[in-house]
Amino acid sequence: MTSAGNVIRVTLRRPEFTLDASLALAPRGITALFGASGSGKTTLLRCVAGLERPHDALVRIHDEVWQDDAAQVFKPAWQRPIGYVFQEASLFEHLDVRGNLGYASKRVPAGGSTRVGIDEAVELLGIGALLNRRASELSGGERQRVAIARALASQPTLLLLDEPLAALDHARRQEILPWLERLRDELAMPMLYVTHSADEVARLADTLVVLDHGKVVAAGPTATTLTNTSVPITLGDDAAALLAGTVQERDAQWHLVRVGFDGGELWLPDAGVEPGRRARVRVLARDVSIAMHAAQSSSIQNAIACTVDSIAPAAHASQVMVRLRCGDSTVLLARITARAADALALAPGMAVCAQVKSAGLVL
Ligand SMILES: Nc1ncnc2c1ncn2[C@@H]1O[C@H](COP(=O)(O)OP(=O)(O)OP(=O)(O)O)[C@@H](O)[C@H]1O
Repeated sequence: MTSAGNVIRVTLRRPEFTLDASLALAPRGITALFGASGSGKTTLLRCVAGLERPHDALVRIHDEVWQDDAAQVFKPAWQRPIGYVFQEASLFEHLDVRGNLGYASKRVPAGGSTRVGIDEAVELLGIGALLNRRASELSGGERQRVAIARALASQPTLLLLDEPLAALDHARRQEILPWLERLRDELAMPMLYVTHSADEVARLADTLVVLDHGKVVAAGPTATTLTNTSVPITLGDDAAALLAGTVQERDAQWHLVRVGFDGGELWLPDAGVEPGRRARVRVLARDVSIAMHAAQSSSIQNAIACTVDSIAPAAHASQVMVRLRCGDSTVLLARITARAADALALAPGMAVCAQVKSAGLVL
């Protein structure tokens, strides 16, 4: 056996697809699995759940070995303490919410840990007022909250979420995101979260794992992985940096808040977040331009002193992705034309000014 912790190492071969992925999960928090359609995200989740039989695997969660081919160990799906949440909540329509939760708690394996009781699951997902409603009387967002609570009521040691918001419209997604944030912050349990949405990654993920053709091409803290310009998926239209900061002050007259972070500060639209709160700020690469000096009179009021770290090709040949370093730990991306980079003679190490046209709080 290797060192302690949550380890997932899976090799599965299909005629035209091979999944060969290895990741370590922190004891808590959300690890997002991101990648193009067909890159193997769902297959990886199904292998972890024991619903697929990989050719070679080591799956160890919460120091319990679920599969270890070297030692000929394979636990079937029903013996794995997993909560699985799908795109569409498959609730028992003839039962009320309480009945659905009760059914899940009966599935707890004998001797299983009592990590999250039904009451706690109800509280964590805010579904106390829905307990007597039939599943057929719930909105899409409510159904997903019940599905997540039901997954927790089976007292898993790992929560698998396969595009849990993909079937919901924008408003329902916004309604459910704060509950997922709450789970991330309060549950002492790892969560593997498959998504196609860069928004969800920015808002929810502590760790980002990028899959491409069945292989892990990047993995690490979300902010670091998002600004890794050698990973093609991060270079598309949604390419963005994620800044960790703290709300410093609110400007009531102009409806703005000032967020400070290592290396600078930004004024952003006020989203009702109180000063002192930690905040994630997402800055799209297409909203950042580069000047040699801070402009004296410009409509762009957010200007940050940076150093050019690297210049990489972007998705289109006319553009480049410039990685900028501000402070010790903050990285910004700027997507500019290759011609502008040439005209400014940009090169690693140069001191420049990043002008941020717009940015948004994601927390
Ligand atoms: N049951 C199956 N039998 C054979 N091949 C499959 C099966 N399920 C998926 N595949 C293939 O395995 C590869 C990985 O599929 P998978 O569903 O894991 O990708 P994904 O990243 O989850 O995609 P999506 O984002 O579209 O859900 C694809 O080439 C797919 O066609």
